[in-house]
Parts: sequence; C-alpha cells; structure tokens
Amino acid sequence: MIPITILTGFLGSGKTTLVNHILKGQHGKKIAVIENEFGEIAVDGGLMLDAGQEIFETKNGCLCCLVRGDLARILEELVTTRKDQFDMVVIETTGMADPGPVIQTIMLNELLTSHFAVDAVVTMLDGYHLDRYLDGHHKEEEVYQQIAYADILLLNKMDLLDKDQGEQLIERLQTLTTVPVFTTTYGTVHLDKILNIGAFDLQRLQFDSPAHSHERQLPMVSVGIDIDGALCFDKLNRWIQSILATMGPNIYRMKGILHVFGEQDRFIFQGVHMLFDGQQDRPWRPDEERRNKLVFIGKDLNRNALIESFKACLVQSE
Ligand SMILES: Nc1nc2c(ncn2[C@@H]2O[C@H](COP(=O)(O)OP(=O)(O)OP(=O)(O)O)[C@@H](O)[C@H]2O)c(=O)[nH]1
Repeated sequence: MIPITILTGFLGSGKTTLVNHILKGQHGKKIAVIENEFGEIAVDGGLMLDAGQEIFETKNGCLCCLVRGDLARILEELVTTRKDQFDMVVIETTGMADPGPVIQTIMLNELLTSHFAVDAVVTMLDGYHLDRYLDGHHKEEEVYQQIAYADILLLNKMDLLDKDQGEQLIERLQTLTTVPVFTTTYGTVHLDKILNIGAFDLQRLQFDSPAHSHERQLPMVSVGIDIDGALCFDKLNRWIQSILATMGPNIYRMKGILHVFGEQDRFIFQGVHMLFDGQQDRPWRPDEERRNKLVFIGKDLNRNALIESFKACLVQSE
C-alpha cells in the first residue's frame, strides 16, 4: 500500500513552505505532492518550485501536481500511469478545509483503497497567530477541527515566539489533543517524523468539535486579481502600506506574483494579517506572460476598493 499523508493547517500556517522543504530535500524518497487551493486565482502553483504543468518532476525526483477539485482523478492517474515513480503521497489541503472530505474521497473509492492507505493527518499551526484563532472574537472553527483531526501537530513559526510563549502554546495544545506536537521554523522537520509513520486513526473522524459555537462568523471570501501591465514600485509600496493599515486584521492571507516596471525578476508578495513579506524572485521566463496575479482571502473584504486601488498602481494610470 502506498501511504498518503494529509497535510492540513489554517491559512498562512506554512503548509506550502513545508511542501517546498519536502520537494527540495535530499531524502532519497520518491514523494508525490498534490496541492489543492482555495481562492479565486491559483497562485500557489507559481510559488511552488518548478511549477508549470499539471504533474511535473522536481530535481530530487519527487512528483508534484496542482489540483483544483478533482483529487480522485489525480490519484487514479498517478496509480495507473506512474505507479513506479513514487512511493508515498502528500496531499496539501486548502487552509479553509477540514480534512474529512479528502479522507472520504480516498476511502470511498475502491480503486484508491486497493492502492493507497491514509498514513497520517499532519496539521500545521501558525504559532504566531494561534492564540488569536483559538480565542474570542476571532475564533476559527476550522483551526479547532484541524487540531481534532490531526495525528501529528507541527507548531510552526517558532522564530517569532520566545521560549515561554512556545511552551505555553504547547501546554494549551495538550489540553485539546493527546497527539505529538513538534515545533518547526519554516517547516523544517525531519521527514521521518511525519511521513510513513502509520499514525492515522479513523476514530478521529467522528470527533465532536470541542469549540463548537453558535456565534455567527463572517464568511471567508476570496478576491482574485489577474491583470497585465507593469506596476510602479513606489505606488505599490504605498498601496501595500495602506491596505495593511486599513484591512490588515481582516486579511487572513494574501499572496501574489507581480510585474514591476523596469524589473526583470518577478516580485512575490505574501502576507498573513499584518505580517508581510515582499521580495524579488527568479527572472521572468521568455515565454512567460508578465501578468499580475494576486489573491486575498479574508472576511469583510471590499472587493471593488481592493481591485481599483491595485489598478491605480499600474504605470499607465499615472
Ligand atoms: N517567520 C516565519 N514565517 C514563516 C514560517 N513558515 C512560513 N512562513 C511564512 O508565512 C507565510 C505563509 O506561508 P505558506 O507556506 O505559504 O503558508 P500556507 O499554509 O501554505 O498558506 P495558504 O496559502 O493559506 O495555504 C509565507 O510568507 C511564509 O514565508 C516560519 O516558520 N516563520
């Protein structure tokens, strides 16, 4: 049986960072990684190493693919046409999902159950924002669900916490679940701790969320922008400052690949609430269309204001 690891975790917790760690690692294992994303515009494919086609091979021989919806089809294709090319699978679920439907997709399909076995649900947690998601006004049911489903927890972003904060979070997690908690920074974890460990426990599928609440939560929405044209860097900077100041608490996740005027390199930006990171990336390829692709995921986002204020950063709008 081929083991499947289901990697889950809330928006911006560090799942894609861990996937890149797996794809880059010289671990000698043949791993097929399947990415699944939420958001109007697919950005993760562009942020992953060597993305470009539906299934591709990375430098260390891992297979990788990007799925929007049809998980069963991709797994069937892997097992019927590429079975000798990998010996384990990692599925990265969207930050908004509880992993239940992914597990069901596998377990209710005869072809899949004859080849695959769910090995573990690994849940990535954003240590920096975790308290916020577990408490009060900003409480996120999905985070509780992802903890409840987990066979292993990875408490990530330890670089942003001091020792006491880290210990307090671990203690808090131990009141919610009995599974092992490993701490990570940028998803760096020994793969033997999370892959092919035989930790999956079907019982966890029937849990009652300890945090089930009847408070009305605002729905999570996504706003995608996909336009051509070059951006004025100064205007872009001011725009980012202003959206962080006005919408930061409501922006759970933002990410994009941008075309900055006069630059040969792609500009990548990533954000989780007020934490923002923007940097130059690899050069645009000659055959690559220089478009600006961004996605915002959050609550109570003003779609028109976001789109129109972004368009005002294009050079031709001066
Ligand atoms: N400081 C710090 N930042 C991190 C760490 N891990 C990831 N990040 C940053 O957090 C942001 C989100 O990381 P991703 O790996 O894209 O998170 P994700 O869970 O795949 O996000 P989704 O797109 O919501 O699925 C990026 O800017 C990362 O560089 C960490 O350990 N420390």
